[in-house]
Amino acid sequence: MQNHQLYVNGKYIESTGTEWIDILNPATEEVISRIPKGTKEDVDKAVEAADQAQKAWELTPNIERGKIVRKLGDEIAKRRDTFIDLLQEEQGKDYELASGEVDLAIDYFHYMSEWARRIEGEIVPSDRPNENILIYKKPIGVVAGIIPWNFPVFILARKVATALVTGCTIVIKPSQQTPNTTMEFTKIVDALEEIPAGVYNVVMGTGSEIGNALASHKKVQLITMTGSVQAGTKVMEAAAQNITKVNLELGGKAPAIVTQNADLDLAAEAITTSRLANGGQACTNAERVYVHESVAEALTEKLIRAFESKKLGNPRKDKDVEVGPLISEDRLETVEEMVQEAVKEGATVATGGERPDFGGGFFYKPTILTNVKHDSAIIRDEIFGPVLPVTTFKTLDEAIEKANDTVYGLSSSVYTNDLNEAMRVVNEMKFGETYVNRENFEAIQGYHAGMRQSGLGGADGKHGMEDFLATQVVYMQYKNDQQ
Ligand SMILES: NC(=O)C1=CN([C@@H]2O[C@H](COP(=O)(O)OP(=O)(O)OC[C@H]3O[C@@H](n4cnc5c(N)ncnc54)[C@H](O)[C@@H]3O)[C@@H](O)[C@H]2O)C=CC1
Ligand SMILES: O=C(O)[C@@H](O)[C@@H]1OC[C@H](O)[C@H]1O
Repeated sequence: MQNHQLYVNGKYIESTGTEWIDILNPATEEVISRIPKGTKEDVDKAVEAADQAQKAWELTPNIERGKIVRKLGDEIAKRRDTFIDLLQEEQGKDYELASGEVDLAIDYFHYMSEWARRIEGEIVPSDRPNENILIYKKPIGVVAGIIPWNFPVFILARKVATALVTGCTIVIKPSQQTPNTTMEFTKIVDALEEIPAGVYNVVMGTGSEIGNALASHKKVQLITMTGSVQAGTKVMEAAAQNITKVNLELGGKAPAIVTQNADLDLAAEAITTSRLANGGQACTNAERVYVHESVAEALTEKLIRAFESKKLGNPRKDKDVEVGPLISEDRLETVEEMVQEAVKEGATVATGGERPDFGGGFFYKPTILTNVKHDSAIIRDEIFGPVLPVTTFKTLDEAIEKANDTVYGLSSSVYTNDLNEAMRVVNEMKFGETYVNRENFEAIQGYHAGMRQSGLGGADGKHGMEDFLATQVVYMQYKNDQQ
């Protein structure tokens, strides 16, 4: 079993801490590795290394940075099966989604490498004679990348590829629940001579200690963090000490509106896929269904059949498994308590609503709740598990109003074959993403961003680099001896 080390300034080093954190396989509860419970001193060393490497890295020609970013994708591709297996073991993802996540990470490095020559400035005409106004886009500097456990490979790629291609050095903190894939990636970086020491660093430990030390470090110029609203709030508080820029992708409570003009088979399949993806643990997954009362029974029956058809189990032992475990006992207990609270508030368990008798692992049966009231906790709070509350509406106005009635604003979906209904929903929803007649997961050439408490800034596409860049405007006055 591996006891991981930190990776600072191009070397593996021991933490100055003396405590360790066990990493569990959520499907078996076995300890599969350990990470150091890192310290502030560890963070200081890593940020210092990144800061020392920053100047040379940002002066490296963009095309050279782009080639390195592309090669990182190539190297992951060579180790694809290893990454898939490590990801399934530490996070419990089903094979189809795990292989998809690794492939998307490879694609992300390749895609972001192509932006190297497209980080452009502008020349603006001055009102003064003999003056040019030059708008520069420059690397913001040292980046702290804080990774969640639910898509540890892809979200690592999202932050590392963007930082490196824009000319920023980076200090990564993986989730204290899924570090193994990050450390496999670190082996690739360590073997690539083209990456100077200090450009990429890894510290490990708890969010409240290591994450906070990164977010409050005066030499960190951008904190890019994906995780809960609660943790994002703490990151903002810490960043405020130095007015450090934050890039936050936080929780969600995605509504799925199904009108009386929807293709109910399509809606049932897409919503099932959306809710149960990654065992329900994705912030863009459908978290609540609003269905027109006239088709509620028909849709619910289809959803129940679809949920009950899904194979629940240990995905690393059986490639046919479609729904794996929750990440931890804490998350399992939270989901269980949310269902029990919903039932107390009058909801009916239409299917699921309990742990399977697997004798171990953090499993919960795919669950559908009906007779749910809009103002109940299960509709208000993020579940982040394989549980789908279904409630009804009479008019489209009511559905849109209820869908928007949330502190979140990440993703949303609508199912209808009526163009007028689709355009009304698209134009009136207050969410960073709206999926029409399809399930979630965004495109890397789009722009993944949350409104309201779902985040600040965003990722992906040409806009995804903006948070990693700073703007400098130069007023270039010159003499013209011809005048
Ligand atoms: N929006 C998204 O993409 C995701 C949202 N979540 C949300 O987070 C909840 C719990 O999942 P976790 O991974 O435990 O999320 P979390 O938000 O607790 O942790 C995410 C990352 O932030 C770090 N972190 C935690 N507290 C921090 C702090 N005070 N300062 C700096 N960094 C800190 C963690 O160590 C981890 O690396 C889920 O229920 C879900 O609501 C989780 C994963 C992804
Ligand atoms: O972390 C999340 O839940 C989201 O970022 C989700 O994960 C993979 C895709 O980036 C998002 O849909």
